[in-house]
Amino acid sequence: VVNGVEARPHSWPWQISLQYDKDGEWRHTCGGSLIASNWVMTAAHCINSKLSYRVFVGKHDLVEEEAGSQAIRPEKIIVHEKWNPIFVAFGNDIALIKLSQPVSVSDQVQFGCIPPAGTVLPNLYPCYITGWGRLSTGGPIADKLQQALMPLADHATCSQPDWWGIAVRETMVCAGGDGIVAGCNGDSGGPLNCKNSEGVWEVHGVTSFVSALGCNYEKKPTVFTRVSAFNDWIDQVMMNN
Ligand SMILES: C[C@H](NC(=O)[C@H](CCCC[NH3+])NC(=O)C(F)(F)F)C(=O)Nc1ccc(C(F)(F)F)cc1
Repeated sequence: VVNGVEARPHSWPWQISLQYDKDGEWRHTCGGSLIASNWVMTAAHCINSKLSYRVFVGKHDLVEEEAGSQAIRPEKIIVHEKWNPIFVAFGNDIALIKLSQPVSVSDQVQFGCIPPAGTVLPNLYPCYITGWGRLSTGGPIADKLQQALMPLADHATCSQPDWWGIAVRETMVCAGGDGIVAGCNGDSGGPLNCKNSEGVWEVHGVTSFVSALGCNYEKKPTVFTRVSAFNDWIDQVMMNN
């Protein structure tokens, strides 16, 4: 997250770190959201079938050992069947990770809520991106979980020619675009958190892409998979696996 702040530890208890084994070292590669005791939602572009992964729950500082955190291996990973790795703008950038053992909830580990199907929030609605992604374009990833307030840019705004144009679809959500605050590499797969009218936080987006010209690039908001466009897919996958 570029120009965010350190989150209060464990204040986004559904945020997970997806890590892969590189020559015996575990490396953070993406974020994700715990949505059930044995299911994590992340981005399809985070998954490389050649790599072995672990899901780390209950974390705040990636470089410290933290009581209450737990690393779990995936049992299986289901990538959306319509995900096309060639072109992230085709959408369907969503995947579900079934954990090899159920996670017990605690102060530090909670499930994120999926919004009702079809929920589309209005322009400038205040949401928060969270993640351990780069702190600046090309910069280092964060040790401690970051958060940033990112007002939504509705489809009418986000699809303007000098914004994302036709690269953004109705199955996506845009947030930010002020050239200051943005998601960045390593935030992929993590949640866009929006508080609903009852005051309950919901995971409204899965961090998908930013401009190749730079993470915080004016009129190139961070683009998220709109979770409320995939309720049926999520239900089907969780029922059938
Ligand atoms: C460097 C930048 N990386 C990204 O945006 C990657 C997703 C990359 C998927 C493809 N391998 N996502 C992130 O960095 C994230 F943290 F913001 F989610 C990028 O490639 N952006 C990008 C690429 C293509 C297109 C488009 F499809 F529209 F041509 C738009 C943005």
